Amino acid sequence: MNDQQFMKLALQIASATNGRTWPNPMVGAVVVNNGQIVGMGAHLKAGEPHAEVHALNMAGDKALGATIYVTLEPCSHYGRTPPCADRVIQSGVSRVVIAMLDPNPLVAGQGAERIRQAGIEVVTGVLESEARRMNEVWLTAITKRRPFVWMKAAMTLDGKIAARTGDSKWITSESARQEVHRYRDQADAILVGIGTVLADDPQLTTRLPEGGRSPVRVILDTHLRIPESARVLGPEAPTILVCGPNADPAKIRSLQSQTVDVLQVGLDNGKVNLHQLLDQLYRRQITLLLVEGGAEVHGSFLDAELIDKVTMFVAPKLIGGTGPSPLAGNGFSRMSDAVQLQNISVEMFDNDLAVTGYPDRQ
Ligand SMILES: Nc1c(/N=C/[C@@H](O)[C@H](O)[C@H](O)COP(=O)(O)O)[nH]c(=O)[nH]c1=O
Ligand SMILES: [Zn+2]
Repeated sequence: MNDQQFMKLALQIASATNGRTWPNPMVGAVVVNNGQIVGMGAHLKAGEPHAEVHALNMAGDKALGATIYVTLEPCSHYGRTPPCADRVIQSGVSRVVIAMLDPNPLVAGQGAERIRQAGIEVVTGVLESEARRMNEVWLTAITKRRPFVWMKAAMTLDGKIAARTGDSKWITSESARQEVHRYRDQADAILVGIGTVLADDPQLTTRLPEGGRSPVRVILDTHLRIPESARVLGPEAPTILVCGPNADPAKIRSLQSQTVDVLQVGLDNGKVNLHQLLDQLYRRQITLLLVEGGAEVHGSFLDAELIDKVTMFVAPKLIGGTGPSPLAGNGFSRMSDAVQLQNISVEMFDNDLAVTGYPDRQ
């Protein structure tokens, strides 16, 4: 196997921890001595040892003269664990292959430099774009200091998210809806507007055959119209109700509970200021925010240019009539101003399409 193949293995090990390392990145490491794998590891949970430490512990003295492949530059500062750059130097490896340097400007390249200074060969940029894509969430959070926003919607082939009566059960198939629960399992938080709560009374929990982890539920509800009976106020997951500064204090007190928090943020033209909201969610260590609707909420995230990734489910059925489309809000006046998506991928779940893309930001 060559450098790319060993790095591919390190990336695979890292991606198996998807959604479990937040607010830290996913990182994988493989130690190879004379073509033989002698150690491997991934960072499993924030606060626990980093991938390099697990892999080097497994290698033991077989690390002597070996090569270590790591998907992110070994850290050189004291976070919750000692610097991996020192651990790599002490291990006796003779070569370090890195996919991507640390994006944090304060430490970028310092780990690699410290290892080079110790007389160890360092190669960088092997499968760098794969490594960046794998940690797209963490990269956005680190560089933009806000959660990565993943918009998910589901519509009929004629572009509706509900019948003109508001009925929407169900647009997509069981297998497509199960895929959405896999997204929820990865997400730190899931956000919907009060319109969706009043229309569907959703649970917004993760319900996979193998269980899964339910994200924090964030409900945009400027005037706190949510009924006390709403299922999202249940104890199965934490819930944050986001309202404006003029919400009724008595209603705030009546809604607060062990699992329900009320967050007041500023308003923009009568609607929650999304930049302020994302800043507050980031302070709560939320790095992946799944926005599940409805149309007004999706439209306002588009208008605010805060969508980092889109997955649109399209069911091959026609509902007709004047039902709502997936995005409302102001939108753009000219088609040439439409947000162009890049890096498109298409998956099929039964007969449903899932189109994923990334807004192209110059
Ligand atoms: N109507 C549909 C969706 N609808 C999405 C939201 O409007 C629903 O309220 C939300 O998914 C319900 O969450 P739950 O109660 O936790 O199951 N989303 C989909 O992918 N396909 C659909 O056909
Ligand atoms: Zn480290």
